[in-house]
Amino acid sequence: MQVLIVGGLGGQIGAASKIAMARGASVQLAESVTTALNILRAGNRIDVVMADITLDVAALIDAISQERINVPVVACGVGNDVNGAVNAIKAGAQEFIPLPPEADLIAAIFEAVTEESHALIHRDPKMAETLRLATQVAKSSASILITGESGTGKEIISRFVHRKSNRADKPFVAVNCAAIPDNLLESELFGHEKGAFTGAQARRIGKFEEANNGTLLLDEISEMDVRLQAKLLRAIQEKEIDRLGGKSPVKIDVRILATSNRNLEAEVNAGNFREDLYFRLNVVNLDIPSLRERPDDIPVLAEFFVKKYSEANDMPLRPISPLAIQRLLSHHWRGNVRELENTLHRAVLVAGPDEIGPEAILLTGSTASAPAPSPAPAATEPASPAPSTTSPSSRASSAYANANAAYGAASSAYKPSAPPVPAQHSVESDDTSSADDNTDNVDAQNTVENGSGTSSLVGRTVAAVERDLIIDTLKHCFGNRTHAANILGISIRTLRNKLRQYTDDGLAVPAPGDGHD
Ligand SMILES: Nc1ncnc2c1ncn2[C@@H]1O[C@H](COP(=O)(O)OP(=O)(O)OP(=O)(O)O)[C@@H](O)[C@H]1O
Repeated sequence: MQVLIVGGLGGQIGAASKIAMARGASVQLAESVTTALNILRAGNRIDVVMADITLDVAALIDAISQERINVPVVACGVGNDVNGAVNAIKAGAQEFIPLPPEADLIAAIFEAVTEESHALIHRDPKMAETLRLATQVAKSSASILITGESGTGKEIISRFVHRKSNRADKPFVAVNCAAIPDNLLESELFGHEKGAFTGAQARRIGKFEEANNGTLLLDEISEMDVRLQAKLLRAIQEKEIDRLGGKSPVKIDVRILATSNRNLEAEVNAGNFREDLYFRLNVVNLDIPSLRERPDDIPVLAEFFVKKYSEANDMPLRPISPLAIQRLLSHHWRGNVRELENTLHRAVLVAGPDEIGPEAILLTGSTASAPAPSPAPAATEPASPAPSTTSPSSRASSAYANANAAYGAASSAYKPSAPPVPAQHSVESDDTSSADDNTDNVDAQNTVENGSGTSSLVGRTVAAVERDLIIDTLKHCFGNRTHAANILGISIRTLRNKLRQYTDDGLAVPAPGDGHD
């Protein structure tokens, strides 16, 4: 981990660096916001910035966000400076570290701010097969096109490929081509020299150079405009890039992964995507099955997300009831794992104290009909899809119903200190765990259908309803953008854009920390 310390930290730089280094981090120092920005712009890979609150932390965070530098900032200040702490958090710092620094606190905060959980949970044989293929092709330097519906886990799988590759200890850099306007994407990818265009105040290293010797993920590549596609093709073919305003090309060694949730072949046929680039990217295709096609993953993912959001919201870990699992298994997951994740996040927040019951599973859209109770044969879960007379969905539900018998028993005697025994599943491995497959206690009759309850909204515009939902969710999360975006099922960038628009329209948008006691 690379830590950038900005400012003097009230004479505690030595102590803070020592703690960071004891955690295996390497530390760089910048005495001012300007120096810090230059270090970040130069493409140095920094995982977390620790900024002294006596400096202009707001200006630092503002510049980082304006220039789309993806790094979390934690503010540091003397412990009793409550105003300083509040101001830093309002400015967008993710956490506040009181000085003098305390080793455990720094360790926990580092973990929390840098841990974008990349655990890849799976148990379904179909997913195991996809990961087997991913592992097999990871070692080569071939470009991989990762396809699949929105929210299936394309980004998480590209990180998996990187980790399994020979470049695992080198940078992994991701660029979302859809999130960056066309005119900025070019400099984002290839970098620019000072003065290359109005506003280019300093040289900025692009993502290609940042990813040198490592892996560059071009997320949602289908959204890249055709002119830039030509420049990308040249970079891949020639293994060199030209910075905007640069005088000579720069050699690069980057493995390209690209994702798309559109059919790229159709985009080629429609003239929207260059065929030669398509062939360059599509040396190997990993097609990620939708969540509907891998129902055995639903219970283990649900359990994983419940644990994740219980911890994140500082709430006790509660078991998921068999009926709640039934409800999850009978839903048509159009938004795939992302929708499941948001559903479980909501469930953690609204469930009662003892268990996560079906009433806490608030689903949107259409719910598929519940699996009929079926006297399925007792079997152990196969290592690969086995011929079965039951539907995949009922097979998974029956397997989990049994696992949940333990939950059922545990729920009555539930104590936060004794978390439920998790169902067996794999985390980033091809383990083929087994679970007993009895179906006797599946009660499909009890699956709750979702009433849409939208009649009170008739007469209002979609934009107005969306705005109120966003603002209310933000209030509920005390202004925390990341939580709110998660619950709403939209990216943090989309949320920020919408909030900016509401502010421009004169609406009061809750600031981070608003409403918190
Ligand atoms: N197998 C998995 N285990 C744990 N979390 C997962 C898994 N698959 C997806 N997720 C989570 O679901 C969310 C969506 O995953 P991801 O962003 O990788 O999907 P995507 O296919 O790239 O989405 P999009 O098409 O919208 O770009 C993320 O929060 C991710 O962490």
